[in-house]
Amino acid sequence: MTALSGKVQTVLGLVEPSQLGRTMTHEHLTMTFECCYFPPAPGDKMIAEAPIEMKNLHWLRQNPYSCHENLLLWQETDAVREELLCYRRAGGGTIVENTTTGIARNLPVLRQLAKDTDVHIIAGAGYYVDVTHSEETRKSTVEKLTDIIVSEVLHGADGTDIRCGVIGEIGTSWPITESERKVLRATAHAQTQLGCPVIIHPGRNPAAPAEVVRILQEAGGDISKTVMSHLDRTIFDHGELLEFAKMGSYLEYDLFGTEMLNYPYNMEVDMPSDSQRVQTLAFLVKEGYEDRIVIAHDIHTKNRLTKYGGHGYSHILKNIVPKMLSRGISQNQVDKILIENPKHWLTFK
Ligand SMILES: CCC(=O)NCCS(=O)(=O)O
Repeated sequence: MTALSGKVQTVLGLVEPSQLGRTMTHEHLTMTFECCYFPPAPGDKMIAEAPIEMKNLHWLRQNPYSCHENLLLWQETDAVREELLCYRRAGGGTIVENTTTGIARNLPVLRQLAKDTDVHIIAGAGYYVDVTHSEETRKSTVEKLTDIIVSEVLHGADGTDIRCGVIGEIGTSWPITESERKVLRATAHAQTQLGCPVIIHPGRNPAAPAEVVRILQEAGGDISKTVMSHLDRTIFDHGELLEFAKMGSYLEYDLFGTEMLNYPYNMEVDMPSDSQRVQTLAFLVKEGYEDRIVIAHDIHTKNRLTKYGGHGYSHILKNIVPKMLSRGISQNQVDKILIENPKHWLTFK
């Protein structure tokens, strides 16, 4: 038991879990994704370097990581504020902001957005993938990393008094690097001390989620309080998905709104459509996992914002929920996925 037990920690302080309402468990409001820039095909250099405008939007949707400007979500705080107000009007209550060290977490901006919009915002502690680790992070011991993560939750992060309410997204690559393994062990140790929620970004391989869970388990982590993100681009085979689900983490489908033909980080992946994501949710519900599913959009580039012709933070509430209902997922099950499961995950033990 700690002073946080039974509460949820937002950037504006502790709240009762019942206050959260509908929750997107994996979004970004301000960050940079420059670490994952993917050079355009030689013939696309001109369009990649041109200012973002209407006639480029289709190309951008298909090649979001090949346009440097598109990766700078931190430049769009005014647009994000407007979108959060829309999200609130659409019935949204809470957003878990998954930006961690390495991709320009900005806690003062998150606090201001929460004040301006009345949306509960929960910030993430810890570290993104290896390519963003500093030399200092690489050299740190597990104990030192644990202390830093614990302090980000108990006292505040990045020199502020703004406290994180989850650990993650903790970034991992495939194969998982030594530095990432250390961060995972530190995550598990911090979670043991704090009884807090954890969220993981797995590498882009079907074996990655289970390998992360094994590392967390060996270090004493609480898998029942851990979300495995990005399953929509990671595990495709239903048998493998059920095997992974048995390990006990929350199962997150968080790329709603992303439809692209060629996924540049792993060309073997056929990125599913939103309809296929809903089919997978219906399958998991049928298999008895309605208490373990959470969903989101993982907005991390400009083209996903409505300002750039994207779907925005309200797409799930406005478009995906009706689709879920029309595909046999009941209102009660939708409420579990959007309200009850996030609430249980986010409440400190
Ligand atoms: C920081 C945002 C993020 O990691 N999003 C996941 C992108 S992908 O790995 O699913 O392509």
